[in-house]
Amino acid sequence: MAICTVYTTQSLYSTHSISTPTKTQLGYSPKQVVFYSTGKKTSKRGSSSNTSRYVITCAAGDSQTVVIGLAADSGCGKSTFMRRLTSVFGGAAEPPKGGNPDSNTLISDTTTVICLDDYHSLDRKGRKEKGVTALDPRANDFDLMYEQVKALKDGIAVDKPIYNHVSGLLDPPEVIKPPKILVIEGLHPMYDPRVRDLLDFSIYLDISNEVKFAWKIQRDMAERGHSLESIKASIEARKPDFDAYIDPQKQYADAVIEVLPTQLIPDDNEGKVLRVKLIMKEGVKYFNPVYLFDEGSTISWIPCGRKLTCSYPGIKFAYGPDSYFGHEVSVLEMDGQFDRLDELIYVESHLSNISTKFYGEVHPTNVEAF
Ligand SMILES: Nc1ncnc2c1ncn2[C@@H]1O[C@H](COP(=O)(O)OP(=O)(O)OP(=O)(O)O)[C@@H](O)[C@H]1O
Ligand SMILES: O=C(CO)[C@H](O)[C@H](O)COP(=O)(O)O
Repeated sequence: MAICTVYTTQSLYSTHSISTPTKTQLGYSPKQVVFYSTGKKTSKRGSSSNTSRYVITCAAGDSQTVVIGLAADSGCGKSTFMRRLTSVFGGAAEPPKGGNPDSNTLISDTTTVICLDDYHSLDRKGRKEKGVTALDPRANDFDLMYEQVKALKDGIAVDKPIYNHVSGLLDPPEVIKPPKILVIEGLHPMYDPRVRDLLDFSIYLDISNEVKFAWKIQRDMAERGHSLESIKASIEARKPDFDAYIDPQKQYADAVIEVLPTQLIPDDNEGKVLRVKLIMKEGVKYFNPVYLFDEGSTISWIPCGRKLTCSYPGIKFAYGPDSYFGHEVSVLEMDGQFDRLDELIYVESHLSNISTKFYGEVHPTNVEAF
């Protein structure tokens, strides 16, 4: 059964399942049959219009594009994590060639990464005039986000808007073709239930306030010339909306990566040594949580000793079952730092379900991005 969707030149109107196409078929990929048709139509909003041009597209029964959602606040490591994630899928994800130099999109031969900032409905000036932050749902177009992610999942290209972080303006759209893997990253991938239901897998980067602050200082002072006071003020100004609209999404995530200060260095204030907890929901289709030694056991392990000579403060692992927002989860925790690749390879040999393509793939830079 083909799933057909009626699109106006502007937006999605309704989706009909029809058994066989009734119009002349245009030459398109086998998974997608596109029909052009004109004629009287009644929009779902009740108004009718004359001979307006609309497109009926029918994608083969099962959607071909896998959609992954990655949620986090600004400055919480999405870009860093994305570079690692897209490299796992193969190829280097780069901005679209010949397009808008300020595009937020990344494309590799298997993966397209869409930044959800592109669905801001207000530009920087508009938000200031309305007195809302970018985290506020009133500053974002979730109807368009849903329509376009659904179209891409159904194998249909879209004209996606661009939010320009250099100018703070909404730039003209760029064409996005349906990829094998679509990653939608940003503030709100799991906020709208319609978009949430399109996700085949969802990740939330839960960065503690101490670490978020240390990272923002490291980047926004060193790389963007912001003052310490302005960084503090921007984090404080966003906190009510972060607590209201961004943080609650973590309850829906299939995997949550908590990044916390280390417990191995008393009163650490540098934020360079981290404690990372990977919280993995049980029972998610096609997702087998990673485990240490024995699946479902409860373990605390310090690998440093005779086999591994770790430098201070060393490293500590913990693994075991837990509950997270009422869901049964497995939690793998890693606190401390590696100095040498062979230390990590020794640890990797005791992890299972890590789906590595070769021995030693989980190496230090990936641990940081972990
Ligand atoms: N796993 C990590 N370990 C150490 N530092 C990290 C890690 N991930 C990110 N950082 C640092 O945090 C800062 C923000 O990272 P990044 O730019 O990836 O965040 P972002 O969420 O993409 O930011 P924005 O939303 O503002 O674009 C950078 O200085 C980066 O080096
Ligand atoms: O929270 C954010 C997501 O990255 C940004 O602050 C938001 O997109 C607004 O961007 P800018 O500050 O460049 O106007």
